[in-house]
Amino acid sequence: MPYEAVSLPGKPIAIQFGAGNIGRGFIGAVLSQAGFHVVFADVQEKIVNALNETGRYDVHILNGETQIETIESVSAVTSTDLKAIETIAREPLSIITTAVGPNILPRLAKPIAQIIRTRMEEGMGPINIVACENLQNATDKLREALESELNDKERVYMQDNIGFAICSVDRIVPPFSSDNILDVGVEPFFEWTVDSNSLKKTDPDVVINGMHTTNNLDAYVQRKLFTLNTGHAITAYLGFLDKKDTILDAISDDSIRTTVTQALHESGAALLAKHHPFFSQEQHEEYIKKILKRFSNHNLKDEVSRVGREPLRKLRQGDRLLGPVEMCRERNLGHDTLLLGIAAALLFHPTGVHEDQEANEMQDRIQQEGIEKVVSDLTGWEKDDEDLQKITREYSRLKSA
Ligand SMILES: NC(=O)c1ccc[n+]([C@@H]2O[C@H](COP(=O)([O-])OP(=O)(O)OC[C@H]3O[C@@H](n4cnc5c(N)ncnc54)[C@H](O)[C@@H]3O)[C@@H](O)[C@H]2O)c1
Ligand SMILES: O=P(O)(O)OC[C@@H](O)[C@@H](O)[C@H](O)[C@H](O)CO
Repeated sequence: MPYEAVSLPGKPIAIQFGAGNIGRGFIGAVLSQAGFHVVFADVQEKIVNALNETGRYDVHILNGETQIETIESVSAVTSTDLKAIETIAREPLSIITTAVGPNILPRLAKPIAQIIRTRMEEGMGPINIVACENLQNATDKLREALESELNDKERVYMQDNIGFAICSVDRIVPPFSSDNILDVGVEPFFEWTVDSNSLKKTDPDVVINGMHTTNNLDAYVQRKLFTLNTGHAITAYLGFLDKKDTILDAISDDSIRTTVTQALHESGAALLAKHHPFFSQEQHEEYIKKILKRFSNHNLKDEVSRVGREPLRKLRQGDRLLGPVEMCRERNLGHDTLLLGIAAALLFHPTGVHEDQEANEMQDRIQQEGIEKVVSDLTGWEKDDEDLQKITREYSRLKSA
């Protein structure tokens, strides 16, 4: 279906790449409630068509008495339809956000380069790009991918007119079953924190209430990724070994909860050592308690398979497992429970409807190369490294349990 320009006089436009859980459940909702017309750019035709047919959807806040927020003034395009993307680029666009997944993010370089190219040709002013992904410095990685899509003149225009702002995005949004494929179910908590140093003044310049800015973003990103996502991942991987289907079931198991809590104290010690006085010991204790409470939300059906998805991504250096381990190693801080979490991640292998391509690839590599080689490749550590040996011992223990 050819894209019809939204042409809503005076309404600023936001483009949200990724109309999935977080795209609809958090970022798109915040932008719509801030007064933008939100154009979702996705590749799922049924989602794109449904958004254009209805122009709205419901966000179910799952806190027992389920409140419903109706999100309006939305439409959609297929992100690979560069003609449609070009049409939107000519409208009063202020911000581009993404929530497609770190592995998909580089694929957005082509459509976003088209936006930059069109705006340059039209002599249009600055806009901001914020990649809302669970990946440190995601927006910088998007900018690197864009560099190779643009010529020198376009790169100069990008430098002067595009604000690339990294961010931390936090709201647990699992898949939601409803008669309406657009509806999403979300936890009450949400926190979207954006780097104030990188945002450019745009025209129109819209105040986005649900987005808060800081000049200390690194602390926010690492605190969230190395606490919530570290705990989430270890809960999922231990839950998988214990044949639990949901995060709630897993975190409700005393032994898993104790192990996850210990792991968060290990990552917390490193975060405090690096970022104090941004947050104190007491504040971090509270932060950990709140996260464990969020994992225990009886109203969310969050599957172990979602939270453990793409284990090779989660085992990358700088991500939620090796990131805190490296911070602990640099500071001679205890991290044995984090190493146990890594061993559990290496055993993640869902099958059937929850089959995970990266998990299959990881198991194949372990089968063919042996656990020591795989851990050495993932960590960059020598085979005689003490932590590598601990991981392989824990891996064998868990495997035979
Ligand atoms: N769901 C959460 O609880 C949550 C919370 C915070 C951050 N995140 C992060 O947000 C990002 C998205 O996660 P999600 O849970 O919403 O995933 P999701 O799978 O629900 O949504 C991803 C969307 O991207 C779309 N997509 C894929 N390729 C695309 C392309 N080339 N162009 C445009 N759209 C494309 C998919 O069709 C899908 O609708 C990830 O980085 C994730 O780590 C998720
Ligand atoms: O989205 P992922 O695959 O990086 O991680 C799975 C979950 O931990 C994640 O989606 C959380 O729900 C989210 O980060 C909460 O803010």
